[in-house]
Amino acid sequence: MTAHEGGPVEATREIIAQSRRIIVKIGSSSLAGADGRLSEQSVTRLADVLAGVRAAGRQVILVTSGAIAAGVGPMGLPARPRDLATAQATASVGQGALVAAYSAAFARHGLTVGQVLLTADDMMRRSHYGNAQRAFNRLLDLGVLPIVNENDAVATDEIRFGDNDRLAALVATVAHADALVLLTDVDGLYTAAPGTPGSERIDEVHGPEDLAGIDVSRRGSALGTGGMITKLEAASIATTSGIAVVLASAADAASAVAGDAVGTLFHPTGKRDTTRLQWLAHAARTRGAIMVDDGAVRALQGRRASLLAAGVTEIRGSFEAGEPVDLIGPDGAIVARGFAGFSAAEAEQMRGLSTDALGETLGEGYARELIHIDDLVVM
Ligand SMILES: Nc1ncnc2c1ncn2[C@@H]1O[C@H](COP(=O)(O)OP(=O)(O)O)[C@@H](O)[C@H]1O
Ligand SMILES: N[C@@H](CCC(=O)OP(=O)(O)O)C(=O)O
Repeated sequence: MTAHEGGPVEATREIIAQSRRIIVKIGSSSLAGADGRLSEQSVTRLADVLAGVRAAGRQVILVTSGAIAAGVGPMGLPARPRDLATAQATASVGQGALVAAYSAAFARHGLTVGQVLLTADDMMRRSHYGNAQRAFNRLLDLGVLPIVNENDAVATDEIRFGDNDRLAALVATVAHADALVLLTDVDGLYTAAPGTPGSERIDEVHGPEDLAGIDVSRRGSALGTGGMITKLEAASIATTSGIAVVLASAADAASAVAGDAVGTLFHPTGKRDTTRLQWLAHAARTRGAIMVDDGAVRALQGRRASLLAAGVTEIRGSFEAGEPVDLIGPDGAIVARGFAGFSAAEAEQMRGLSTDALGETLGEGYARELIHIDDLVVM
């Protein structure tokens, strides 16, 4: 059976095989040798695979870890540092070496690379998010292969990704990629950490229901940071944004990007929202919360309606009109996110009132929804 004739697995593999714009993320565990230092051979091997993807006319963005690993040798350190300040310094030294290694490896294929260092803030602020999007589009239009890492030298403990899995998923949504390939040191997702008796590899994941009972609690490898937890978070961000994901071993990189049956395949579950709503759902740091009653929860989830002041029970935090807020139901769960139509102070005056009452007591300018349906994403 060819991929074209097959069922859903083949269809999603085909999306990956045919993807015009693909994000490939490789983790520290696949780039560092047993001594914790960067393996030039791993860099060269990946560059060879990605050059093949480019030669097929497809666009590639590489999200690569390894800055800290690449800094260990030049810094004369015995192993990967764990404290933030030394890790920052080591990443600062290593990032240059890492990109130099990739530049040389891709140059052998006549390809030019461009370094893009991002912070969590760049993904959370809308203006920065737009800047990143423009940068990727221009680099790709010019035939450059962007190489992305977190800007470790300036990332602080409070606000940083730490791992590159979620960063890669956000890059995939920002760049409107069709597929995300997460390369690591295991050949897929297992029901429990590989090596655990009875643990089995999972071929495909259709949605959160397929992940029930899966144990991802074991920390990642000694060299990696997030383990499987952040990879599942990344897969969720991407698939709910309509992007197919493959989690595979770095050794299987060529098969993974070709859509062959390796690793664990995560089927897209959501639709491709506008950039603005993708940012709202996955990246935005909210400025406050609007507590809503059961009726409002049902309206938001069922009818996908606008949020009316009548269903609002409490306003938390301080936000201006247009800023992102969480909408929280009576059980404390986040139901949706939205761009507030009014400031927190105005919303406080409006809460609980019907649209008619809003017009009568506060004036005609207030006789409308608190958050318009076009400014909402249900979570
Ligand atoms: N259920 C699971 N299935 C697969 N791997 C798991 C699971 N639970 C924990 N892991 C661990 O996650 C590790 C990969 O994560 P990590 O070390 O952060 O890699 P990377 O550097 O590629 O991001 C694997 O080496 C494995 O030990
Ligand atoms: N930004 C860091 C990567 C941190 C890290 O190890 O991430 P990961 O390999 O995704 O677990 C670096 O370049 O060293």
